[in-house]
Amino acid sequence: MTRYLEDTATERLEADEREGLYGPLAEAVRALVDASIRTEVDDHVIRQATADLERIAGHLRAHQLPGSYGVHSEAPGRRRTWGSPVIGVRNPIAPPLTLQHAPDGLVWSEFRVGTAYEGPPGRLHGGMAALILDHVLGEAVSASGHWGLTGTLTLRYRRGTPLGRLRTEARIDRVEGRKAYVVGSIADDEGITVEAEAIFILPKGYVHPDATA
Ligand SMILES: CCCCCCCCCCCCCC(=O)SCCNC(=O)CCNC(=O)[C@H](O)C(C)(C)COP(=O)(O)OP(=O)(O)OC[C@H]1O[C@@H](n2cnc3c(N)ncnc32)[C@H](O)[C@@H]1OP(=O)(O)O
Repeated sequence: MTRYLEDTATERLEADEREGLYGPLAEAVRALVDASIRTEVDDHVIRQATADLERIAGHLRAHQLPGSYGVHSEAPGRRRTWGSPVIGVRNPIAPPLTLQHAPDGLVWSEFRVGTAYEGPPGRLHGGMAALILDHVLGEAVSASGHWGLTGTLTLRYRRGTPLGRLRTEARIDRVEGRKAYVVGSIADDEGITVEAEAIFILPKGYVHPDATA
């Protein structure tokens, strides 16, 4: 399956340059989120930082997209999900995950989560685990040549997931008509902490987005 429309070498270079520009911006904002949660500096430093950040946001807003990022063409003919809250190069909310695709269809990623995603003390928020797994399971559907929206996502939290270095993986189980059944997990160094299964459904009347590629 063609996951992205074909790129020319020039388009790839342009996209890489854009990634090199926006990636560090998102990373700087990620560091800021962590600093904002954990700082214990004096009040006047906080007030000064607030004013500085409002000024910086004003600079960035001087020219911006009219709506959400969506699945956007960063370079001609190349689809990107840079606004994604899970993998988005331009989204500081994303950990971000870099997804790997094995030849057998397994989608996996090793990633880090910090204080921004804390639920129980020192542990990953359960909703964040659901967000990550929804995306990674969806990617496994996409990698198999199918497509669909999450119809049902079921999680089993086997034990607390520590903040820090984690691994997630997903693979398609089977496809029945418009329904794709997928399974996946999040694990720490000791093994699986969260198990997931999901049904992704191609909505009635929709065709696969790559059908015209
Ligand atoms: C552009 C893409 C770029 C690449 C992307 C990379 C990957 C990105 C990954 C991102 C990941 C992020 C992902 C996201 O964030 S996706 C966002 C979260 N999900 C949604 O918003 C979905 C909202 N729901 C709907 O749109 C519709 O209800 C759907 C499309 C789900 C079904 O509406 P439709 O009208 O089409 O259904 P139907 O009535 O004809 O029924 C058809 C069959 O399905 C069965 N059924 C129905 N509902 C459910 C259900 N909820 N669970 C289980 N089964 C269900 C039903 O019994 C029947 O079965 P059968 O009788 O045939 O056996």
